[in-house]
Amino acid sequence: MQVEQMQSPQGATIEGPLLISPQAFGDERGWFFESWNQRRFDEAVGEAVVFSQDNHSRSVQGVLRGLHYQLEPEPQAKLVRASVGKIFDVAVDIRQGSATFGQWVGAQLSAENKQQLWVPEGFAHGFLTLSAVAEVQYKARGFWNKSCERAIRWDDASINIRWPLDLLGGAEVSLSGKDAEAPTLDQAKAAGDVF
Ligand SMILES: Cc1cn([C@H]2C[C@H](O)[C@@H](COP(=O)(O)OP(=O)(O)O[C@H]3O[C@H](C)C(=O)[C@H](O)[C@H]3O)O2)c(=O)[nH]c1=O
Repeated sequence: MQVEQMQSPQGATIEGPLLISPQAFGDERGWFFESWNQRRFDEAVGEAVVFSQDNHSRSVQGVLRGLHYQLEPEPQAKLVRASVGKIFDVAVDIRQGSATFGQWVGAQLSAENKQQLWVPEGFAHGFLTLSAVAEVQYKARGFWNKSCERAIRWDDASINIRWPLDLLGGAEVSLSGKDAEAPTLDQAKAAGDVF
């Protein structure tokens, strides 16, 4: 299992998120890999992570889910992978004390590359569906709590996420009503809705 820290487009290493590349074992039957191993994962993250729920969503090409996060008392961390298709997965640092506040990291996660993104608490998370269909499976530390849920708009110019829209094959970006009306990071900060 390879574990890498990630850099923002500004060239800063963002403390927290990790890009994890599990080892897959292929043979004439197909392949096998451990998508999560408590001992190896906790060693990589440097703490004992107790997950609360497994989530699984299916999206068609162009669907963008995010940028989502939960505030105290039920913040969430997520370990994200695509089990079908391909997504561009993003984590945005929304910790006010962080030197990289408002900066982001992103990676293409796919059923083929089997890579995973660890998104700690204090980060907004979202993904763009690049393949015709993608299924995203992710473990969450912290239970879903609607009253703690917040969102930041995907195209906030102050964050300037370089979503690979050119890879959508002409498909339009498709958002939920909630995401279409999400506030900017500045508005969230003014409302005290950041970490
Ligand atoms: C997140 C969640 C949702 N739900 C219910 C609530 C709605 O009736 C339905 C769809 O919820 P929503 O539209 O918020 O789903 P997504 O837009 O995929 O939200 C997720 O998208 C981004 C990528 C995230 O990182 C979060 O896990 C989460 O916010 O599932 C549940 O029952 N449990 C849950 O944990």
